[in-house]
Amino acid sequence: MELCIDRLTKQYENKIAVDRVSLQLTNGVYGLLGANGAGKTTFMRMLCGILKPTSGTVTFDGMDVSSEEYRAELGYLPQDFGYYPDFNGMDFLLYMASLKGLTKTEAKRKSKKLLELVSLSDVAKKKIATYSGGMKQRLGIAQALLNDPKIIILDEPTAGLDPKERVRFRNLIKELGTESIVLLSTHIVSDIEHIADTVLMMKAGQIVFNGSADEIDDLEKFYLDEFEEE
Ligand SMILES: Nc1ncnc2c1ncn2[C@@H]1O[C@H](COP(=O)(O)OP(=O)(O)OP(=O)(O)O)[C@@H](O)[C@H]1O
Repeated sequence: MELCIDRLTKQYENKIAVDRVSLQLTNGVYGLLGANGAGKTTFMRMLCGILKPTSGTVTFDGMDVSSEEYRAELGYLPQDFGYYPDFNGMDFLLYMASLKGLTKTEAKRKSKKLLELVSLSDVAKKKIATYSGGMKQRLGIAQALLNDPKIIILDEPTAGLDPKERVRFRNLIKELGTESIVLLSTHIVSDIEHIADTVLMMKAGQIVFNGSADEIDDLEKFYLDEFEEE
């Protein structure tokens, strides 16, 4: 199982947002760190097949990012995820499941299981409008997992989580990383230190560091040094 990113590039008019990124990702949790505007969202959207690269390719075990079969293996939580405030948590998941092509029985079974996994079972029948930021975020993570994805891409998933939820989230992500490729972006260094097996640092559209968090004594300092001149 390998996600192969080859010289992936995105240019917006005169701005190169992602600049010839090549990476091979296998099982595990990858933390993508970068300042605002470094190119993280652009990069992730290309990995999801939502944004067409200017050049370069993304393939998963030979399947191209634009193929249906690739989509079937993908779970994605965008940064600006649109929730339906009048839906309750359960109905929202059932709705997302139907969009992903799950059968009714399968959708019910899976939604129930995922609500348990993200500890939202007791509010499953409450309107999303009443959820806290962290609860919405957990619901977003649950919808990304409906199709048992092998590639899980989460754009700033820890935004809005309180300290308790952060710990719960870390445990969940760790578990997912044992069987899937999990790529999550953040600009909070401590999130990455505790969750990621591999740290990817992005700067001006390029991956400037790719290695284990353990390799660096003080990730926060390393990160700040890297970005100091910006
Ligand atoms: N549609 C667009 N048209 C033109 N420029 C864009 C567009 N989308 C992004 N950019 C530019 O590309 C660069 C990378 O943006 P991107 O959103 O990928 O960064 P990011 O690392 O995800 O930042 P953030 O954490 O703020 O989301 C930025 O300079 C941004 O202004």
